Amino acid sequence: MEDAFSLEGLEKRFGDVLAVDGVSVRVAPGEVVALLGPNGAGKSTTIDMLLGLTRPDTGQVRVAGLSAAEAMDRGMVGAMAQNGTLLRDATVAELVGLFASLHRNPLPTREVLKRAGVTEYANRRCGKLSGGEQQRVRFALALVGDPDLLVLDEPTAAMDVEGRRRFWASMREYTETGRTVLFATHYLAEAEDYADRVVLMRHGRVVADGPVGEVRAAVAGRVLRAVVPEATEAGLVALPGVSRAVLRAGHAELSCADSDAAIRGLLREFPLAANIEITAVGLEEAFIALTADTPEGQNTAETEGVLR
Ligand SMILES: Nc1ncnc2c1ncn2[C@@H]1O[C@H](COP(=O)(O)OP(=O)(O)OP(=O)(O)O)[C@@H](O)[C@H]1O
Repeated sequence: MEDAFSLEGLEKRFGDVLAVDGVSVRVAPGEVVALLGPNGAGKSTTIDMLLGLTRPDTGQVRVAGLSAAEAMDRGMVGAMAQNGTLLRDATVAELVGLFASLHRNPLPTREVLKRAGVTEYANRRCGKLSGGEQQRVRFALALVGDPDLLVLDEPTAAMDVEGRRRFWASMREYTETGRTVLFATHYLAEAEDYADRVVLMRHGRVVADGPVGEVRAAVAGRVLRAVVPEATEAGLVALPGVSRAVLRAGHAELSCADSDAAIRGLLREFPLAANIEITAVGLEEAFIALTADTPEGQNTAETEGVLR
């Protein structure tokens, strides 16, 4: 099957800053991919290259086998920028209609308003909308051409909790029809809840790429907590399956790649260990571990499939 889009060896430099440093990602039709990373990781620059707004110094972008510019030209890509300006004096319906007139095969305005969930303020002027409402209008504009690929840079940045919930409900309807979505976000919960796959960037590179659960699992597996009298951190970190140990006042917290081996080793070496508790690492912890500026962020890179 042809990729919905592919990025191959993308590099982009701004003066001294290597904003994107060899990004390669292939996405199949129907995938919903979250692009995660701390500020300055290179997410927006990558998205701009995918949309043909920025030209890569090296590397190639293909969208359904076409160049980014061709795909945009044919209305195959819907984009939602974080801060695109809306015409303040136009109503929402007028603005959608205006965008439709620029497309070869637009959806009917009424349908766009419905899909984006903005029908209720169709007759309000854009300048009178809240930040979150304006963001949903930008989403409507991205849907006008009924695109196969939607590219969203922090779509819910200005939305409150209810706005976000409604936005994602509209998105779900859209993705259920097999469309491909790439969205950048700082909200890890959004990646966990709505993406099939996460691509995690740091310093312009992809540091992890895979299903949400696998990325989470690859980082540290599980955390084991216990009260361990007479232990030392060195003694704990030497246990099988343990990658990191923190000990405070007899309370140990062990990051485990293999929690089964860790618990057996713990009880063997420290038979007085008590109150043992094992929890799965959340995506948030995985994110922090992978994007931290410490060697820890890279230490499992060779051993795990989703990490790079
Ligand atoms: N036009 C530009 N001129 C100079 N430097 C730029 C330009 N655009 C981006 N950069 C730099 O490139 C790096 C990557 O920026 P980018 O905006 O792609 O990151 P990001 O992951 O989207 O960050 P954020 O989460 O803060 O939006 C940053 O160091 C940024 O300062």
